[in-house]
Amino acid sequence: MRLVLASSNAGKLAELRDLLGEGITLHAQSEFGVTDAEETGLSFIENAILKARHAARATGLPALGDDSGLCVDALGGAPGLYSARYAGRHGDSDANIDRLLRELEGIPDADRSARFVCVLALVRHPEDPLPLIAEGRWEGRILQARRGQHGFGYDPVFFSPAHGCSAAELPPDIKNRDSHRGRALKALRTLLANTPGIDT
Ligand SMILES: O=c1nc[nH]c2c1ncn2[C@H]1C[C@H](O)[C@@H](COP(=O)(O)OP(=O)(O)OP(=O)(O)O)O1
Ligand SMILES: [Mg+2]
Repeated sequence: MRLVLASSNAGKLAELRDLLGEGITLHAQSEFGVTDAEETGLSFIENAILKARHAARATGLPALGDDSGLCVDALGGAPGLYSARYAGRHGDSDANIDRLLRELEGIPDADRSARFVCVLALVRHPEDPLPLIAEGRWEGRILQARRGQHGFGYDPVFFSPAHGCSAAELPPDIKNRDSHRGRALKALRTLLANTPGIDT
């Protein structure tokens, strides 16, 4: 199956390529000159579907959208949908982390709970009335300072109690197994296996 990944995020592309593995040939939307869709949705699900439809329309291929973000309880779930542009410039992870640490200044570890959320939406064509939707969550808390070199985005400040380290301290294969994206993709694979007419 050929699939276009409706994302311009290199970190996601690398992880989804590793996770999808054999059976699916994943093309980055940039290979077709597809520019970013307007993320006007009010939920991760709406944005994931919107991105997938946009890429399917532009390429004529089935498309996979990933909308994901970091939801911090002490900030009422922010940055959430707006994680990529939290500090005002889209995709500037350093500035986003700096702002997050500023907003959480003085808040003790016990009150820094957070979770990563990833919603994947697969459409067979732009008007697909039944997109395959899969969600994954990863519970943790926000560190007081960055730790680790792996991964991307907010990984350096996301502490996973299940692993006893930050997401950026995890080797890629462990992160892919246990992360919100890994869990969402596992759920998507189950959906794909049970959906007639999609060959993977
Ligand atoms: O595993 C992750 N580890 C660290 N940070 C992460 C992760 N997964 C999402 N994130 C953060 C990055 C970005 O600040 C936001 C995603 O925003 P989101 O709009 O879904 O992606 P994006 O704009 O970077 O690329 P695109 O929309 O083209 O897929 O959440
Ligand atoms: Mg985005």
